[in-house]
Amino acid sequence: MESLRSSAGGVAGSCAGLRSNTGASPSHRVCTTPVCVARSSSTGHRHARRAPEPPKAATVEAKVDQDGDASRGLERQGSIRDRAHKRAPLDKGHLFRAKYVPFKSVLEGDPWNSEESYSLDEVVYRAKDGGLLDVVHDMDALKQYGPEYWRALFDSRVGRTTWPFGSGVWSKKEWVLPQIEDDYIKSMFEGNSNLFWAEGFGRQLGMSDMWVKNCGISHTGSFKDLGMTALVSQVNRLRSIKPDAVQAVGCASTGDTSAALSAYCAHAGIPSIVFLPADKISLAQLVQPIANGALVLSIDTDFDGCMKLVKEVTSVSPIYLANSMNSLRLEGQKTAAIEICQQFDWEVPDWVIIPGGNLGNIYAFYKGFKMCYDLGLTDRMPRLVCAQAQNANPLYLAYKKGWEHFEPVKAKTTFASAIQIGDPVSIDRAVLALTATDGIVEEASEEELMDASARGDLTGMFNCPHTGVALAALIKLRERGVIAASDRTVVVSTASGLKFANSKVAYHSREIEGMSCQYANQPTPVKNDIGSVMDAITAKFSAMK
Ligand SMILES: Cc1ncc(COP(=O)(O)O)c(C=O)c1O
Ligand SMILES: N[C@@H](CCOP(=O)(O)O)C(=O)O
Repeated sequence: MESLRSSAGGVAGSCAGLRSNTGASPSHRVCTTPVCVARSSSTGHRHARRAPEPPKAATVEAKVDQDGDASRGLERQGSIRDRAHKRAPLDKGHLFRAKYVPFKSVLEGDPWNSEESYSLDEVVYRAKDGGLLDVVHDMDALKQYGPEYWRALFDSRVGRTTWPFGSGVWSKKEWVLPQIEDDYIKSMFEGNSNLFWAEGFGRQLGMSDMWVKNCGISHTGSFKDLGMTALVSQVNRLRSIKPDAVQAVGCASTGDTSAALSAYCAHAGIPSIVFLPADKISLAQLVQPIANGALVLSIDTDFDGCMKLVKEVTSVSPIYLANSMNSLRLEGQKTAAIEICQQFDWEVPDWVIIPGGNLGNIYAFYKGFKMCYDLGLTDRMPRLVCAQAQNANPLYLAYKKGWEHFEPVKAKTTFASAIQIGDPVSIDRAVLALTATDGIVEEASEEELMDASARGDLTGMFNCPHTGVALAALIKLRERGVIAASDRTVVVSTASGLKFANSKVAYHSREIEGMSCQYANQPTPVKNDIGSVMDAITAKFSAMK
């Protein structure tokens, strides 16, 4: 707790009464940065001296309202950012803290007290021994506030436009990048993505509780926006406090990271450079960074080759690395898992199936679920499934060997082009996520993933081939009886099907060699007369004769 007190600074001072006089359990305390939601309803004064009852969602919501614009006569005075600035003056000190530590120390336990650590204001991607880094939070500080508090606070922020909490990522700011001032945040109100009951698809598999988390319904059409708002916001801060440290931001990409990076950089006015494997990403993905004004490098190699190049370039120049090797990204991405718990009223699903490529996201989901569990918002962890395309399956091969040995592969062409990755950067993170959750890795052939995707569409989705990989994994695990009929299962849909229209066209045109395309649905050419139109309709729906 010492760390909490010493770091609390101005906020602790301003809320001293609340802290020292409560005698209540930590869950009774309701003050946090940057918006202090503690306010006496009887006196109207902020920072009430008596601890209130543990906040219920509605109570906290009302108090946030009181702290909001309406009660302060700030309507229409400036932007929502201006109003947030008036509401929550900057540099009050921070209750909550995060820093980089070697990922190795996460494996060893007690990472917060790791001997090696770095401020998030440093430009650093690797530990001294060359291993991955991880962002860790001062969990003792967060534990000062009980689960009721966090649930109520997060629930109170959903569906609002209050800066920056209207974003699904920044609504969890205290758990993401707690120290960043709101003024540096570059957000397009990402997250809060829909989680829907996939009734029809589930029914086909005899399941009554099957769900799809639609992370692709997002600003640039993939889950990458969640990580990119965190990373670009921190870069925005770095460029302000260390003007020469970052001149541009770069990433290697199979199409979605580049789209998110270029959009968020354009939004922030920061130059971006994307390293793309030539002819290996969809046209819809390619046009995104072009439209956002990025320097688009179309390189005669595959994703793994691009990744190697961007690592070299970012190690010798003031170009900041935006791939998920940079653990900042995962802090944003983990909020999708927190959202799933929140959307189920803080109940944890039995299974969560996630398509995996560079393997940052499976670890991000693990982190989100783990934080909810460690802070008492949920009572267990889900079992995670990582789904890989058979043509790019290094994780699957390692899993099959009992995690004895990991060998990168040369990834072959797959319709799930965004996960055509043979040497995933986050392999160690993925192994932790899976072993700690009694997880499973499953693979899908090209035919399995395209058929599963088409089946999903036939129940109302318009999903991408990577979601097809996850749906195919679910089908296989159901067939083998690993996932039971009554298990609550979430398939994470990682991108919009609209980005991958080319693969759908190929499937429905039955143009794919060696694939029967059993769910193909082709357009019917019809002459411009009522008789031909009726013939076509009755041919399809004979009952209408
Ligand atoms: C659409 C899509 N799905 C899944 C993934 C896999 O995520 P990760 O690389 O974090 O494993 C990616 C990117 O790799 C992606 O773009
Ligand atoms: N699918 C990704 C591949 C790179 O992953 P990252 O999460 O490490 O950036 C992409 O769209 O580029």
